[in-house]
Amino acid sequence: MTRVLVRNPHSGDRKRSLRAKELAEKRGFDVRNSTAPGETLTLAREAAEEGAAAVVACGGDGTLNEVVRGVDEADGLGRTTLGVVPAGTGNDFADNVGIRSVEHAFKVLDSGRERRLDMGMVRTSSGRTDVDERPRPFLNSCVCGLTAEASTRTRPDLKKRLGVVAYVLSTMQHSRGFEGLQLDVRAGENRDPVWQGEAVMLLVGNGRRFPGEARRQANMEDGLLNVVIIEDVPAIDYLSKGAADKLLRRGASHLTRVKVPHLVVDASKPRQFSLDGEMVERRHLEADARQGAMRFAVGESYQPTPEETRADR
Ligand SMILES: Nc1ncnc2c1ncn2[C@@H]1O[C@H](COP(=O)(O)OP(=O)(O)OP(=O)(O)O)[C@@H](O)[C@H]1O
Repeated sequence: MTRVLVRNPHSGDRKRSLRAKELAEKRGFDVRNSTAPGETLTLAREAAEEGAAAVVACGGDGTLNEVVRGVDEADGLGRTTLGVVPAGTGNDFADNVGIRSVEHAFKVLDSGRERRLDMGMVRTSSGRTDVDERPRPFLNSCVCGLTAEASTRTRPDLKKRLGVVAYVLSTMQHSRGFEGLQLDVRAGENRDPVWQGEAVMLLVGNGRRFPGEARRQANMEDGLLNVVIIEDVPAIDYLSKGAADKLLRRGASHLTRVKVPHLVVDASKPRQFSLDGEMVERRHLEADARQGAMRFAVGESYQPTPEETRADR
C-alpha cells in the first residue's frame, strides 16, 4: 500500500524537512515535493485520488492544513490515514497528537496507531444568507480579529509563546483605534443566541485550547468546538508577559466560553478570520466540528480524553 509524503521543502529551518525526506525514502514512502505555494494541496488531492493508504504532511501547521484540504477535496478522508512530520516553525497540531520530532513521526507512522479525530469545518460568505463556498477545514483554530498587518509586526518570541493570540495582542497594541468586532454569535441547529455585541476577539478551537486554560490540548474526539469570545478590553499592557492569561482568565466578566458542535457568526461588515493561520475576509461564517472525520496517526502520549480540571469546564 502506498504511503505518500507531501513535503513543503521551504518549511521551518529546511534541515528537518531534508532529514524527513531521507527517512521517508528509506522507508519506501513516495516523497512528493511542492514547488510553489498552494501546491501541497494539489499533491495531497492527487495522492488521495490515486488511493494512497496514507497521506502525510511534512511541514508546519500551514502545510498540514493544505494536505488535509487536498484529501478532503478528493473525498478521501474516510479511507486515507493522515499523518504529520513536524518540520515547520509552528507544529501545534503535531504537538497535540503526541508527535515529538521528525524521527518520532516515522515511528508513529510505522506503529499503525491511529485515532478518529474531529475536524473543524468552516463555510463562509460575504453576505448574511448566501453561504456560497466549499467548506474549508481547520485543525487547530479559527480566529477572528486579526489583521494581516499585525502578523508582520508580531514579535517572533510572542508568536512562539502565544501562537495566534499574539497577533491579536499585537494588533491591539499597535493600532490605537482597534475597531471592535460587531458580532452576532449563535449555536446549534436552531441558531440559539450565544452572544451579541462588540468583541475584541473570537476564538474557535478544534485541536487546541487557548492561553488561560489549564491544558493546551483540547478533546479532539468530542465533536465540540471550544469557543471563546472576549469583549471589552481591560486596561492592560497587551505585550506584557501575563497579558494573554489576564485576557483569558477564567471567570472574568469580559469572557464568554461555550462548547458547541455548530457555530454561526455574523459580523456587521467583512472581517479577517484566520483558519490555522491563513487569512480570509468575510462577514458570515459557520463552523462545525465534524466528529471523527479524520483518521490520524497519533503518538503514544496522545490522550483521547485529556482530563479536564474543574477550571476547564
Ligand atoms: N514550494 C513552496 N514554496 C513556497 N511556499 C510553499 C511551498 N510549498 C508550500 N508553501 C506554502 O508554505 C505555507 C506553509 O508553510 P508551513 O506551515 O509548512 O511552514 P512554516 O511557515 O515554516 O511553519 P508554520 O506555518 O507552522 O509557522 C503555505 O502557505 C504553503 O502554500
